Amino acid sequence: MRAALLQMTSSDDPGENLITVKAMLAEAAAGGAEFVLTPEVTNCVSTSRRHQQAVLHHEEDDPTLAALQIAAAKHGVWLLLGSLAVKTHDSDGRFANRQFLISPQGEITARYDKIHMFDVDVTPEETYRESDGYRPGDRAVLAETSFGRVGMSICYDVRFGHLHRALAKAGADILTVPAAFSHVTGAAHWYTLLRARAIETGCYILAPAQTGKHSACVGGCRQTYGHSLVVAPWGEVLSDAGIDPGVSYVDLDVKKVSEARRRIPALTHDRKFDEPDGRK
Ligand SMILES: O=C(O)CNC(=O)[C@H](CS)NC(=O)CCC(=O)C(=O)O
Repeated sequence: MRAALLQMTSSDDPGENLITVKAMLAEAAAGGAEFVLTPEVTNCVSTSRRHQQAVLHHEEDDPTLAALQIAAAKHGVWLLLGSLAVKTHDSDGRFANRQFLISPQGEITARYDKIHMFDVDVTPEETYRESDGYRPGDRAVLAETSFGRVGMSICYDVRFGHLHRALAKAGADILTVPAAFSHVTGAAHWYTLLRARAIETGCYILAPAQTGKHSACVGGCRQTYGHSLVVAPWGEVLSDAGIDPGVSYVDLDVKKVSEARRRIPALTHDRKFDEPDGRK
């Protein structure tokens, strides 16, 4: 099974980003991909909630989602939208950071709202309060495809290994970790976290990423780490897209999942234990 990861530098203009994804998707399909994946917030990287209010939509009338359902069907590929920022019907006006799986018939077969919010001071100058703008999800999602089961996560979720363990124990063969990783934390942690999640779970990891300097950011330009990564179930890095936008390909063999788990059956070795003293 050939997968293609689309590495992007999304702007804060969903219309412009849609044109980019459609072109990359056509290229990936022509390159033989059956499964195409896009990064976190494919449709809009913005630091302004006011701007997001003006340009984002609810899922049911999001023009990016509708156009990409048609495009997936036209090319006959499975399409994982790493995430789209979409409006919710919550009274506090927060958005959802939502991942979609679209079938080769153009139907949405799964959706996942990012659970863990990046409320972090990376440096005194670089701070994030994702939960100000986004409503976190509270449900892990495993999706069926013709090539295996896909466990969904997004970006900062990668630091919460128990989520990926739960997905693997529920039957995931492939874990998705689309990202808009910060440049600083990416350089320090990106490879190690993704390889650890692969090794712990015996899953393939597919991590399409945002890269470079994103335009039109209020309060400083956002810079993301890039290096869209594919890791095999045994932990080898199969593909690293570097820092330029573009399409990278990898051929997956889902048999490698059971092979890795046969060699190290740690997923079946969980034991119950008492919490450490002092933490009831
Ligand atoms: O705000 C948006 O536009 C979309 N969301 C993101 O880009 C999110 C929250 S700011 N980024 C991350 O989770 C980076 C995690 C990270 O860098 C780490 O775990 O080190």
